[in-house]
Amino acid sequence: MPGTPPTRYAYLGPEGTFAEAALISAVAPGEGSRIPSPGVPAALAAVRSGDADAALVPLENSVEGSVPATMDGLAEGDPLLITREVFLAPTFVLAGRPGTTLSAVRSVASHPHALAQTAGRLARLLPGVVPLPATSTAEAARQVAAGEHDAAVCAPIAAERYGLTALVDDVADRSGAVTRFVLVAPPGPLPAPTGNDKTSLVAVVGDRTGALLDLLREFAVREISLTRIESRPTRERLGVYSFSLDCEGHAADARVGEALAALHRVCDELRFLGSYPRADGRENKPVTPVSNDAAFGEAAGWLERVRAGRV
Ligand SMILES: O=C(O)C(=O)Cc1ccccc1
Repeated sequence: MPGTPPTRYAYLGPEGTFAEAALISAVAPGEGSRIPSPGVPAALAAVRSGDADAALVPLENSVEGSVPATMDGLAEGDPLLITREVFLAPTFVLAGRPGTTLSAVRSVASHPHALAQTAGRLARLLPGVVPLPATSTAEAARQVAAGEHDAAVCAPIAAERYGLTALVDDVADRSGAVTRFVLVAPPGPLPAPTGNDKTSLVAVVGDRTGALLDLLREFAVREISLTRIESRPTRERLGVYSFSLDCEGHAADARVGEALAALHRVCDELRFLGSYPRADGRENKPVTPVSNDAAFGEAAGWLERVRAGRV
């Protein structure tokens, strides 16, 4: 639209991360500008401060599970909303400065999720070398180029970007691992329902017997399927946890809206993290006629008549 400034997308940087690749796959070049952030907290902070309009950050991985910095960064601080999910199957190379040989590598660095997905191969290729965590795979590549480490586990494009050469191609322990990224934005209108959406929440339940069952029941009785649930420490004290979960459906769907309202009553704290199109290539489970929007609408109309004495 003429006059509309381009959307500024922050992402886990520097240039050459998988987060950047995911952003490129989701947002066509020319649709906005890309701003590398030095970490997930910085990318989220850029959105909260208004320095960026949205941020693309990794949320979870099929091998290593969730990315704590993202889970906690969304659960705490000023509210943000997930507006998209993006999936990427990363390819990892072990890269070093030109001229480095495998036998000369004494240190290797990468993002903890990349190290986890290559741990077996690294142990065999580099026995005795303790892998070091970096804020991202591309940051590890940049550090190798700067002479801080001998090798990095990174994307082929990051090796190229930082002038490294691949010592070993495809160092993943297992093929087919997928990382799920999310695009987060400041609170605003939700993406329109598509009929195949997901909703994300963080819930803190009370310290009483059956509290988690009470939470789960609100989904089950409305035929809402969960696609992820995990507990995270609230960092208050040992033993107090929040539940981070994704369910099928959109807040605009009657059954999901009713479940959200019920959870608001049942939970000690409830944070809505967004409703957005499902992008994992799977279809939400069909619901029986008693749980669809028409049934909820008809029931609400009936209750209105009852309350008006029009029985
Ligand atoms: O560090 C990166 O490049 C990221 O985008 C995070 C990450 C790390 C490992 C696998 C997938 C995503």
